[in-house]
Amino acid sequence: MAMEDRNVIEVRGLNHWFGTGDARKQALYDLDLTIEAGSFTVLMGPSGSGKTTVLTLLGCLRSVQDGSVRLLGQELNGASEPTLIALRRRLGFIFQAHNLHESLTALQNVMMGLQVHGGIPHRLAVRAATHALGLVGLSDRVDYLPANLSGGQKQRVAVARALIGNPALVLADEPTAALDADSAAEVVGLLKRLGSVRGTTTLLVTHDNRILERADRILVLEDGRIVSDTIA
Ligand SMILES: Nc1ncnc2c1ncn2[C@@H]1O[C@H](COP(=O)(O)OP(=O)(O)OP(=O)(O)O)[C@@H](O)[C@H]1O
Repeated sequence: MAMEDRNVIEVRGLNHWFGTGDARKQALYDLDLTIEAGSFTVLMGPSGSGKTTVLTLLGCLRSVQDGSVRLLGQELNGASEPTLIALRRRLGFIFQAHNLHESLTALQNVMMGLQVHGGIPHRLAVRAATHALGLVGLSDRVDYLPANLSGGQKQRVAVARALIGNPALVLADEPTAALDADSAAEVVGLLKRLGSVRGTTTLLVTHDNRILERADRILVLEDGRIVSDTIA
């Protein structure tokens, strides 16, 4: 396999700052990180250690200021907006707050995950969304509005929305924080299955012990530095 196929993420000498002038503060220091395709990696660390900053940089949601970030074989530092948009389409995002549209059904919410791809015929989008909801065990809830779903079910709809475009990389920020033990286990099980079946890579920020024990690798950030990197 070519290097870019095996390593979904290659970070070298990544620094990041917030603010300007006297308020300028360094959030990441000289980060190096390689993540292989199909792996399930957990990123941990105290509040303010830089976890969200890493996730948003890798997700092409903020610009790389200094250092190199190669994502799916493409350099993000200095990348053009069209390149970043094309890369974002290959990512799936899952956040703690599920961010579902309250006026749309589960099916319609999942179909929103295909919108960025554009031009997909409605009939195919419905079929793909129905399939994705089946994957997260919600085949019998496709026509429900979020208000009529439990917290765990809503988060599973968000997972289906993130997965519908068959992303190469899933970036998740505390996806199980609002879930009961069974739903959390289901979400983790699903992401791990996708890793082995489709080669989907997952990088997940969490403090949830239920997830840690199932991770392939655990990275710990402290004050903007990786202080521990454990492979299970
Ligand atoms: N938009 C911003 N403007 C200024 N400083 C910021 C901004 N975002 C983050 N920071 C600072 O950068 C550092 C890292 O923040 P980050 O949100 O990445 O940490 P985190 O590990 O995700 O924390 P938490 O677990 O609380 O979400 C912190 O010192 C934070 O105050």
